[in-house]
Amino acid sequence: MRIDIVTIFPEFFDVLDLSLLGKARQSGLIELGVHNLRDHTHDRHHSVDDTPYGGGAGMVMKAEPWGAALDAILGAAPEAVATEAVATDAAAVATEAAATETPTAVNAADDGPILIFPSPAGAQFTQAMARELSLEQHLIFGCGRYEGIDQRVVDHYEARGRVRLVSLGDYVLNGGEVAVMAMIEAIGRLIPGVVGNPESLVEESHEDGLLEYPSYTKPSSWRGLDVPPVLLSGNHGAISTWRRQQQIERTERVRPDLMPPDLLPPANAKQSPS
Ligand SMILES: Nc1ccccc1-c1cnco1
Repeated sequence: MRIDIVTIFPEFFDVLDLSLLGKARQSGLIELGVHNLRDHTHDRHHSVDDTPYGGGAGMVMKAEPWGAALDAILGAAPEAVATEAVATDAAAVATEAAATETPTAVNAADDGPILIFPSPAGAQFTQAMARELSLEQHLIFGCGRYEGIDQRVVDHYEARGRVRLVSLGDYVLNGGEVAVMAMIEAIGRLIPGVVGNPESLVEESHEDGLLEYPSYTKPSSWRGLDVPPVLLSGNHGAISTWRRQQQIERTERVRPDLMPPDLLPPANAKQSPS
């Protein structure tokens, strides 16, 4: 898998040289390209943002640097390069681009890259989405900052191929970099060969739709707290049953929204006396 990241903080991703993902890169399982959005600006200040049309607080990331950066990764649509190289006024760019733009065939089929923008307005990132994305050949992550990226960037590339807005959760970050880091870890570890023992990928929270069971290791007693005896019994059937029950009880208690309908207690079930 190839992963490209566009960001104004490229050094943020130096950490991807470490640990499992570092090894995956050394072994060629994952190819990584990190691109500084400012390298695709042409003014003295390397500006990447400007004030929002319609007013309001904060700044919006400009479309031109994003178009130049993403075209450099995707393979430019010739007219897009010509338009941006000569026009200096945004209105002229918009008029000429609208007149001359023809969708490129870069991602016509579903086997082209997927362009992913972390966004609080995106679809919830889940283990199922991580699994789906781990099967792709090429992911491109665009890290927005400030009040977001000019909407025309999403619209322009949606006309060319697969674009996803993805949210890590209902909270506010200052930018997409932290979200991209989390997504790359969740996706990368599912790529065959990245995690040494694939068995360890199976019994994890969310893999089977339930939260994982509690885990214990030596010593068998610690500060007066003992390991559940069933785990010391050597009875693998009983252990498996206990673990499954722990998953169901933990999911029901902490994340009832994840409970599969067939595991929910019947609606009229009386609560057992505590
Ligand atoms: N708040 C944000 C700001 C910028 C880019 C992503 C996010 C985000 C992603 N998931 C939740 O928030």
